[in-house]
Amino acid sequence: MRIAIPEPSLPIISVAEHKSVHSLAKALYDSCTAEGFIYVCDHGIPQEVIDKAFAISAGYFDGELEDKVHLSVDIKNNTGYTAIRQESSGDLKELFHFADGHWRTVNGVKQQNLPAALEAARADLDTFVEYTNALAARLLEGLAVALKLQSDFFTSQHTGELNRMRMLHYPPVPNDHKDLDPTQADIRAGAHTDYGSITILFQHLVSGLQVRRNGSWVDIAPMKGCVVINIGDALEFWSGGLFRSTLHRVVMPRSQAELASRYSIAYFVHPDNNSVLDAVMDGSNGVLLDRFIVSKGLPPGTRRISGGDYVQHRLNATYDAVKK
Ligand SMILES: O=C(O)CCC(=O)C(=O)O
Ligand SMILES: [Fe+2]
Repeated sequence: MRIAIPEPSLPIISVAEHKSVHSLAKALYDSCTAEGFIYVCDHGIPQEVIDKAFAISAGYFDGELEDKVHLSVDIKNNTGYTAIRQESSGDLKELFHFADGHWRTVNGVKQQNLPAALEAARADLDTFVEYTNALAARLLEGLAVALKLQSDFFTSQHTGELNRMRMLHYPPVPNDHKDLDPTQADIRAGAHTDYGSITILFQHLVSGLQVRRNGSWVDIAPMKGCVVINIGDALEFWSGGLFRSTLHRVVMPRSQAELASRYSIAYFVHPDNNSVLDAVMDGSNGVLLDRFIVSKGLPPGTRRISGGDYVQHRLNATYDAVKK
């Protein structure tokens, strides 16, 4: 009997297989121009480092309520705790943003204060961030070469100062979905694109992530040994629209297994404060820049956007409801 093995829903790239940056660039080019979503395996982040990060995250979210919420989101620094439905999208998720501690100290800024559950695990979180930054650097080099740029074009403008590790918890949903607010549409994470350059996404066990493809939603199940990489809006712009930043979401449970808590970790690779977002591949004489500015709600007529201003602008939009 032949057993049908389901096709993976995304292309798979093994980083270790590509010894040279040119070979990696070639592999990245097709997926990034098509949809910008890829499973990446043999990525160099040890499984025990990932398992540890998930254990820390579960310990934090399941811990004492007071410890969990007392360092609430700091929109300016993009750090801290965001509660369920706190974002303007009303998502049924809670999250904690952890900044790369290396940068926070090097720049003379005091390290990010952490809740006790995370403070106790600071060294392990730093290790996770270090490995993930190393993967980000390899991918950014590959992406620069794929665009026929110098291999350090992106890494020199993504030193990690605005990168954030986002620990996510989607709380369990009751079988009848009854305790949910009937006045609001329920979604674990509403359809969105990521605003940074690339996102490195670690999914734990529970599925629910979907990506928009040809007018339908396609499931991107957790795959052991793989992370999901996706292109964000900043890199779509930088590449003159060549690389694609695609809509994705996390749906409400469709099975018994999905009713459980869902944990994931998204690592957002953001352009540096002083980088300048510039459509390097753009042959459109500014038309693309204008379209980007309008679509992201930036002041019309903006001619130069620094990475710092851009990230802040997107953050303000995300937390609009909080400020009002
Ligand atoms: O939890 C997930 O799988 C996706 C999270 C996500 O898309 C995000 O936080 O931007
Ligand atoms: Fe996302």
